[in-house]
Amino acid sequence: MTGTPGNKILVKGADVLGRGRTDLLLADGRVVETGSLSASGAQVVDADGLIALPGLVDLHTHLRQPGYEESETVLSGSRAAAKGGYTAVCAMANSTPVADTPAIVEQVARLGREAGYVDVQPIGAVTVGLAGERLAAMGEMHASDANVRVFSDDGKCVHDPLVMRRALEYVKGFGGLVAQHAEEPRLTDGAQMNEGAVSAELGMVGWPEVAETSIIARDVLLAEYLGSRVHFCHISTARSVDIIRNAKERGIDVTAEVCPHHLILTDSAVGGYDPVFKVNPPLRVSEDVKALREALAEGIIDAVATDHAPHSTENKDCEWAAARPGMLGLETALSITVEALGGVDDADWDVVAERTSRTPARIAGLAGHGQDPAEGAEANLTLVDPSARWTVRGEDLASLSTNTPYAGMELPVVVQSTFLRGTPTVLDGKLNDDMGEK
Ligand SMILES: NC(=O)N[C@@H](CC(=O)O)C(=O)O
Ligand SMILES: [Zn+2]
Ligand SMILES: [Zn+2]
Repeated sequence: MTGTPGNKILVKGADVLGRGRTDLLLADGRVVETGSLSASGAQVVDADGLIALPGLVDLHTHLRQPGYEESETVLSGSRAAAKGGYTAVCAMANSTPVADTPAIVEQVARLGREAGYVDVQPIGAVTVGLAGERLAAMGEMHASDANVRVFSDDGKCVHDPLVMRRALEYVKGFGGLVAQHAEEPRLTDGAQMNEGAVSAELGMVGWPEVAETSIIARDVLLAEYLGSRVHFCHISTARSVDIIRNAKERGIDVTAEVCPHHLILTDSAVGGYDPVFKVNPPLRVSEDVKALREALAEGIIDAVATDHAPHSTENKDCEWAAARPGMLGLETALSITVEALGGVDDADWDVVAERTSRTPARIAGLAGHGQDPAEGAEANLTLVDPSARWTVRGEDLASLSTNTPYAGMELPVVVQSTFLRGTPTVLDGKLNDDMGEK
């Protein structure tokens, strides 16, 4: 495969963010020239009809290593990310052992470099073992080679307000960020799905929206009181949007992400009892979907994050109550985002780039990512075909797991090629098998 350092690539005739066609010369990890260029020794990649976007950045990926390598590994998850158009992912801390020490975050970062498909930025745990009691060694993880800047107990909520206060105060000292999984555990005991008409009909224990909003409201107030910043993972309700809108109007330093599945699916999908639709927070109702879409378009929601949550067949192909929550997301996120923002005809590529790349890169502090393909920028970009459509099949995905909720769905936008610092990780829809540290 091509694209080894030193190789030059000429991307021919890409439409950069829908603003117009240009050639892009990639060399030494950067976009070195744009305009109407001749090949002169460079490998030519035909981008006729393709949109060039800054490489996608995921704030919320479960790579499952260490501990759950039958579901995903840093390598398999990195390959799935590249196929989805990503050049960087933030790896959540709920591995086994938990990423709550420098040794684990450095291991994840190293596995990411060895895989070589995307930049893997580890997220550190807020509390030891995600137990919610004692603060983890956040300062040490920050000072380590993994340079952790985002901390999260994701999978669990930092529910004790004093622990949350201490965490927000502590990371402020070095510009860190706490990403909260907003779920008041006392309100979700035994919960299986969204609390509402469908859960009543199915006789399932519900996860009321107030379990999410009560924590968001509390943490907004804590952030305001402490002058800290806070980020909310996977917000899922219209009321959450209201609170975040209000917080932003008041100048409080909050950011929020939404997952693709909450932009397109509702709790009516649960009726068939297929655990592929089981996720935390749960699929909500159409009014929530509508509010989340509008808030994403408007920018009240800052970013799309996948919450890519691979699970083995053993943990997913079972009865609803026994199944683990979570669904795949990396390879379908861009398509669903475009669909949620109005489909390819109406989607504004600038908004797509802002929510899937520039803003998440800024939130995670990933310099080099989230830059539009322009002269001087690091060559982290993806080429997508806006007029092609594809049908999702679990077994076609690069992920080790197959728990996609979109199986059989036809989606818009096909990722053609992805470049990480000028090297194609995906070319013409095929993964480059020659990546990684040798
Ligand atoms: N979203 C999920 O349903 N599951 C996530 C944990 C989480 O994001 O809360 C997982 O790790 O599987
Ligand atoms: Zn979560
Ligand atoms: Zn998660």
